[in-house]
Amino acid sequence: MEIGAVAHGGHCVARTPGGQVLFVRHTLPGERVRVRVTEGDAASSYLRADAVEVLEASKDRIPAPCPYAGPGLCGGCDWQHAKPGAQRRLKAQVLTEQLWRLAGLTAEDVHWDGTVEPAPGDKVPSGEVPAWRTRVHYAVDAEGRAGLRRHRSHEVEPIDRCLIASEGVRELGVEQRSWPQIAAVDAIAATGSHDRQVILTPRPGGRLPLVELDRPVSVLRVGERDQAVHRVHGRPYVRERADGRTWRVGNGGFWQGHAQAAELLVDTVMRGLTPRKGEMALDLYCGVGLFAGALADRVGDQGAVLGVESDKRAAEDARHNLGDSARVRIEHGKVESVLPRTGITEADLVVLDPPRAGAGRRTVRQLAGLGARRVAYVACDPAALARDLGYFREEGYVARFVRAFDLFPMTHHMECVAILEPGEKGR
Ligand SMILES: C[S@@+](CC[C@H](N)C(=O)[O-])C[C@H]1O[C@@H](n2cnc3c(N)ncnc32)[C@H](O)[C@@H]1O
Repeated sequence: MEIGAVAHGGHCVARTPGGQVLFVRHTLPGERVRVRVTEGDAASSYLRADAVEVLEASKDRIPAPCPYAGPGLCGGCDWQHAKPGAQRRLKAQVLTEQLWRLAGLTAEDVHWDGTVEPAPGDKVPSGEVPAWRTRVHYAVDAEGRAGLRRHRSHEVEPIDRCLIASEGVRELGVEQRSWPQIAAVDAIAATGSHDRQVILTPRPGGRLPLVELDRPVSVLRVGERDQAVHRVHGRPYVRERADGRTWRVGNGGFWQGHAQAAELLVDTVMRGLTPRKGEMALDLYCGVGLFAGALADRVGDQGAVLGVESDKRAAEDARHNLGDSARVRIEHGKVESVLPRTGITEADLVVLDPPRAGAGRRTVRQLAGLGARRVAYVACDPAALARDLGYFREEGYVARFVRAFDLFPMTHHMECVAILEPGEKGR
């Protein structure tokens, strides 16, 4: 197959002589490869395939640094075969396609310079892989070996070292231990503190093994019936450091996976919003309160911040992290139902950082109705971002700038920040 452009999701597009579209994994634009179809047949609207032999390689191709990368092996890092600079160029192409072609936006609606920026600490010598990931979800095979799931499979590929795992995660030594009766181990190493945690999910009916780790590590366990997380020993949370504060993150609740992400995103969002003393700001999908805290520090005593978070435990952590006062309030619930309930009709600034699915048309309409002078949209999915920027455009908001960051090196994922302002009324 002749391999064409990269698509959303990280696979490259090719066409059969009959015109059927194939999404081919582990390839690069311009290559000629032999493929094996993994999903679909002649009647399908598209096929999925793995590259099994590279006949003509792209100049951006490198031998995968990780021995577990490749068809049938670990499904985690799908871009190990591309040079780091090429990974960022491909991510930029995906975002470009989503913004311009699929969402139909123009350079007047969205100002983006077309580059995906690396995190400052990820500039490692050529041939090395940045150890960025502070949270790793290991699956455990029937023999008690920790590994990662194969691509689109429940099978486990046992590994002895994950190259992208941070130093702190490696110190936990999950890959070197045996985990009988355990189905999964989540390893967490907080940034800027010494907190380490493992969350154990036992197999149905399995007993929790005696866990002896050679440093103070909090151990939690997922309940078999209720799926709730119970403490086994140590603290039921880790403490992360970012933006001059310590953040309590309980029970494996959401925190950015890249060691530098929280700091980088807060800085980008605050520079984009330029909060002023006395302003009223919203932090929607606020997790444990990262952006709400940064906003509260900047709008000062005369200002007010409202955070909204649907996960009960994360909302409690946000209250703990920020203190519950008239000035900084955290509401537990879904953005779409909390906003009408609070009766808020105006805000100066809005931050939204939704999960992959994005915010959607209804929520975008609600937010645009608040008349904020600036909105910061933090997104981990370029397609959902582009779609929602299109909805904002309909409501009269244009993206003053979009920045994209490579906060998931060796994979096709990226993180974006868009700063929006009211423009002339929507088309
Ligand atoms: C990408 S995380 C962002 C968290 C936080 N801004 C941060 O940077 O740490 C998205 C958060 O939205 C929450 N969430 C998901 N759907 C929601 C909804 N409909 N309303 C409010 N929060 C929601 C999740 O529990 C999660 O904490």
